[in-house]
Amino acid sequence: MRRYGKNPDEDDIRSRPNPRGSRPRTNIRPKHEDAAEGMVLTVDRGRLTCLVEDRTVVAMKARELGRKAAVVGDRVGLVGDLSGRKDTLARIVRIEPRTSVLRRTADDDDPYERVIVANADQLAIVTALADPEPRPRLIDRALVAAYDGGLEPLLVLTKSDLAPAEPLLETYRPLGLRYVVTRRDELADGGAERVRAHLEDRTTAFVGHSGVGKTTLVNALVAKERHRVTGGVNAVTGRGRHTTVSALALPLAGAAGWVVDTPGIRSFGLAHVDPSRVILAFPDLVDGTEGCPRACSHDEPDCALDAWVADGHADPARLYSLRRLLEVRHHEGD
Ligand SMILES: Nc1nc2c(ncn2[C@@H]2O[C@H](COP(=O)(O)OP(=O)(O)OP(=O)(O)O)[C@@H](O)[C@H]2O)c(=O)[nH]1
Ligand SMILES: [Zn+2]
Repeated sequence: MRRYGKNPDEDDIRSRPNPRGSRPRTNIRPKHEDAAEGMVLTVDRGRLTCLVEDRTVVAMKARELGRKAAVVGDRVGLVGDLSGRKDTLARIVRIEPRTSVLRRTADDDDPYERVIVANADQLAIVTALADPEPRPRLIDRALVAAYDGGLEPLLVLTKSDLAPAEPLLETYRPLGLRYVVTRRDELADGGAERVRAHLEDRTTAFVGHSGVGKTTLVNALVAKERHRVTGGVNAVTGRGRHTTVSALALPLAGAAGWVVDTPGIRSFGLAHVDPSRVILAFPDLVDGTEGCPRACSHDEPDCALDAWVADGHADPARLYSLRRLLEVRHHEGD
């Protein structure tokens, strides 16, 4: 696994597998026991917009946090001016341990591996059934990122007025994914409700290639004043999409839950992915890896999974799907 490319600014659940373990606790925590709890809604050039109770508070990271970055979805502790009034600035003094991380590997445009969203329960992978054509490799990459980061995937297939969902669903059947099929002209007429049913009481990060109808969908799920125009203006900062690289957390309308809109992620770099984490999403195959060589990629000749499946312990289609997912790690830029 590649670690050297890691942004020193980032921290994550994997770099401290045992939070109460050998790492000495800092003495920061007691000092800020009275810090208010908040959630990061969006980040723009070092300014973090946080929800504190029902107020929107702009904050900066306190220097004492060092290089650790807070990202959208982070639960944080804040001190200072929490009034939320214009031109006030609070300080983030604590970042709570994350339950999940949606991350992206460094690419040509950005040399750092980044956490895009923290603490999301779910990754909604938005794919148009046509216009633009579905790109299964991109879906596979998003699935790997979800499994690696501890998010449950949800396949959202849009533009069903243009093409049937069945062929694509067939490809993903062995993975047993939850999915929902939508079309723009039905969103106001029960379609949004069907999507909402999958989002209730959860935090869902939405990813999708440009043009798939993600904005159309997100707008149908959040309150009108939060709407983004197609083509993209950040509802909190009011700036266009090209000036912000941050995700944006929006409250789900009509139910509890958060929709986290992510900026056009063109591809998921997956160089950071650890196969042993991906396989956790395949509980039926996990036992079969006992006979694997150390640090098995599960995609090599000595992998014990072939014999395990040949012996009838699991469905060959499941192993095939796992291998297809592991394989996309080697096709960067798809
Ligand atoms: N036929 C059809 N068109 C749709 C549907 N949903 C959205 N569209 C259209 O597809 C185009 C792209 O939709 P957007 O919602 O802007 O897509 P996006 O994924 O946010 O794309 P970017 O804004 O480029 O990131 C728009 O012209 C929409 O009106 C649908 O269900 N069916
Ligand atoms: Zn193996």
